[in-house]
Amino acid sequence: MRQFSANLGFLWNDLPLPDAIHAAKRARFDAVECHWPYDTPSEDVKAALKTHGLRMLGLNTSRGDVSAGENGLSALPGRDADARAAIDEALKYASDVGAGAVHVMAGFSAGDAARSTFIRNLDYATEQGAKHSITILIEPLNGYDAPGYFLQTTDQAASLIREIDRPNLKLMFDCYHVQLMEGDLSHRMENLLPIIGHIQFASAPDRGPPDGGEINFAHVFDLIDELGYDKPLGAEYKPKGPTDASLKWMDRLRG
Ligand SMILES: O=C(O)C(=O)[C@@H](O)CO
Ligand SMILES: [Mg+2]
Repeated sequence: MRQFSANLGFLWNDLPLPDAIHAAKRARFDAVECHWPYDTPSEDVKAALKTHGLRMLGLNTSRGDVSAGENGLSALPGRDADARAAIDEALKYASDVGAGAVHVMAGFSAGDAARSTFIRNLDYATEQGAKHSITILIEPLNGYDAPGYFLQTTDQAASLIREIDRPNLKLMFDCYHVQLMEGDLSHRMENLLPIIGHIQFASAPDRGPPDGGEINFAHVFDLIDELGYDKPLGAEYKPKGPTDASLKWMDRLRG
């Protein structure tokens, strides 16, 4: 049976993180993942995961100064010290709660200097991550929601992953972002499978539950099964109301 992970950055994000973990368990999710858990002590998250028998799959590095419009630090030239502090913080939190992956956020940037900065910081992240058996993920974000974000396409991510060539550096394949930027989900998933570390989903273009819109998730999830990918799929959509009322897709898409 297909497994699903609740992304608590969007699902039950009105609840304190330990309560959101409980809600995910009640709703029969198999795992959870989050965005930026740093305001919640890691011991509280660890205790909630243990109580409810769930794994935390991954979390993100800090965006930086959100009030100044930052959305990640690792591809910002001249900000290596801040980027590395964010990587250290994320790896420590992930290691404390037993999460297997950290998404290193690139930030708003462009050009050769941004690329070489990102490579340098990803080298650092993968080296440090390997000490804790943590996978480093990079995720292309779409240019509608995050205009000017450094990493926008899977082609760009694949080229970085091949160049850096570390076994614990993988692609976060978010079907929603990929559909908006590149389309051709089936071929891309098939071709990129060896470097995919985590898959997320939401309808496109509205980022709602996977019930309609441009993507036929019954087909996409069947393909994922056929490819032999059997890790939990990350539900990272914005419920249009209470999360509990947005979950009809689960039985239909369980497989
Ligand atoms: O927006 C997404 O998609 C994510 O997965 C976040 O973790 C990054 O903003
Ligand atoms: Mg995502």
